[in-house]
Amino acid sequence: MSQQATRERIQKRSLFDKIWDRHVVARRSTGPQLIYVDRHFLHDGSFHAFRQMRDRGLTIRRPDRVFAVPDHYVPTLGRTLEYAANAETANMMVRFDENMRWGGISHFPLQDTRQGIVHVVCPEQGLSLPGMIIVCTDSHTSTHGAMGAIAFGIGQSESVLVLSSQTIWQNKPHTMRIHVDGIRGQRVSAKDIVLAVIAQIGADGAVGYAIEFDGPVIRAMEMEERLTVCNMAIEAGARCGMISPDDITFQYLHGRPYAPTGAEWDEALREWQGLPSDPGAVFDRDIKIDITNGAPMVTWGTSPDTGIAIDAVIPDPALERDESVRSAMEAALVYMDLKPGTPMLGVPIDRVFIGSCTNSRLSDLREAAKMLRGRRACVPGLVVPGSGEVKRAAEREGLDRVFKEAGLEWREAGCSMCVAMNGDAGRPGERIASTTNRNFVGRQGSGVRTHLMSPVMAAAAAVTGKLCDVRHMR
Ligand SMILES: CC(C)[C@H](C(=O)O)[C@@H](O)C(=O)O
Ligand code: SF4
Repeated sequence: MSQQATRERIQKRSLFDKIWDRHVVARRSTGPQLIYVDRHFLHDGSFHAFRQMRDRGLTIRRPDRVFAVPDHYVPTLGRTLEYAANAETANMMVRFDENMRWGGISHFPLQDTRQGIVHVVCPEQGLSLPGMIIVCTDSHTSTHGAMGAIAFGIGQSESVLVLSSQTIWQNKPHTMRIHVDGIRGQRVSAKDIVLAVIAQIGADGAVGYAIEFDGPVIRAMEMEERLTVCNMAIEAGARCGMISPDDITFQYLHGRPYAPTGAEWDEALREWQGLPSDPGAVFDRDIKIDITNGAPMVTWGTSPDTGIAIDAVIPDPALERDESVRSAMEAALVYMDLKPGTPMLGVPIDRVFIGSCTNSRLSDLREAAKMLRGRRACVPGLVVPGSGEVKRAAEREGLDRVFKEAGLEWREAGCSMCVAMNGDAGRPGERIASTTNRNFVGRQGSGVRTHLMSPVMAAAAAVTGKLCDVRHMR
C-alpha cells in the first residue's frame, strides 16, 4: 500500500477497522494480534473445549461474557431426552447442561423456551450487538456480523483459550467490500442474492478477508435478510461477513431481552452510530455486483458456489479449462446424478427441508407458508424453526397449521437436517430441496443430494415435487 493510501486508511476507517482497533490488547510488529472478545457463544459441540478446560484445571475467566445453547444434537420431535435419536446424542444434552453448570455459564437448555440454533437465538435475544467481537466454535458465526460486529468461528482449542483468557490471537484479515446494487427481481430473496455473490466470487474467493456487504440492496434489507447474507459469507471462504449498522439495526435491537436499556441504550446508540464505514474508507478489495435481472437461484453441485438461476441449465465440465475445476465438476455431477445441459427446472425432488441458521427465522417461514397455504406437498418434508421464539411467533400467526395441512412436519427448534447430526437425515440417494447453506457430499445424510435455495423456492418444490420457478407461481 502506498503512503498516501495508508494515510487515507487511517483517516477514513471501515467498520472492520474501527471495531478491530479498539479491541487490540497486544500486537507484535508482525503476525497475529491479541484481541479482546466481547461475547463467546457456545453450542453442544463445546464438550471438546470443556474436556480440555477440566483436564487442564483451567477456570472460566468471564462467565458473564459466555452464552450457550445446544442446537446440533437436539431432538426436534420433542423437548425431552426420550426423543433423542440415540444414547449418544442424549448424552450430549446431559453433558452440555453439566458443563454449563460447572462453568457458571448462562445457557438456554433443551427445555428452555428460548432454545434454538445459536446463530438465530443470540441475535434474537439481543446478545449480538454492534461493535462487538464475537466468537463461537462454529463457522457460521459470521451470521452475527449482520448486527455490525466482527463475528468469526474458532476451533475448540481456541475456545479453551478464550474461555480462560477472554482474548484470542488472530491474524488481522484483509478487508473486502461487496457493494450490491441494482433492481431486485420478483421473488428474489436475500438467499438468492448471496448465492449469486458466492457463485461470482467462488467458494474460496474471500479467503483471508473480512467482507463488508454494502450498497442500496443491502441497506434496504431487513435484519433477518441481512443475517441470511452474513451467514453465508463463510461459504465464500471469508473470515467474517458484516454490515454497517443503521436505523434498521437499531430498531431491531431496541427492546430485545439482552440489549441495553434506558440511559445505557442512549449511550450505546451514540457509540453505534459512529461505527459505519466512513465514506471513502479504503478496502483491500472492492467488488461491485449488480443484481438487476437476477433470478431465484438453486445449486446444482456439492459446493455452495454452484448456484445458478432456476431457469438456467447445468454447466458442462467439458467447457472448463482448469483441470482440477473440471474434475471437481464431474465428480459433483456424478454424486448429484445430473447431466450437463439439463435444465434445473423440473429436476424431481424427494424431500424438502426448511430450516437452518440461514433460513429459519419468522420471515423465512412466512415466505414458505405463503406458497404452501391451501396447497399440498407431494413429497415429505420438515419445517424446523430456528428458535423457540420463532416457533411460538409462527404459531401465533397460524403458520404451523399451514405447514401441517400441506403435509409437512412442524418440528421443535434446532439444526436438524441441515447437518443431520441429531438423526434427522434423508435416505441415501434422495434429492432434497433445502434452505440450508451447505450442499456438501453426505451433509444431510449419507448419499443424500442437496440443492440449496430460498424458503419460497423450497416450498414450491414441495408442492410440485420438482425444482420450479416461483416467479411463475401464485
Ligand atoms: C458442527 C459445526 C462445528 C459446524 C460448523 O462449524 O459450521 C456446523 O455447524 C456446520 O454448519 O457445518
Ligand atoms: S443450522 Fe446448520 S449451518 Fe447452522 S450451525 Fe447448525 S449445522 Fe451449522
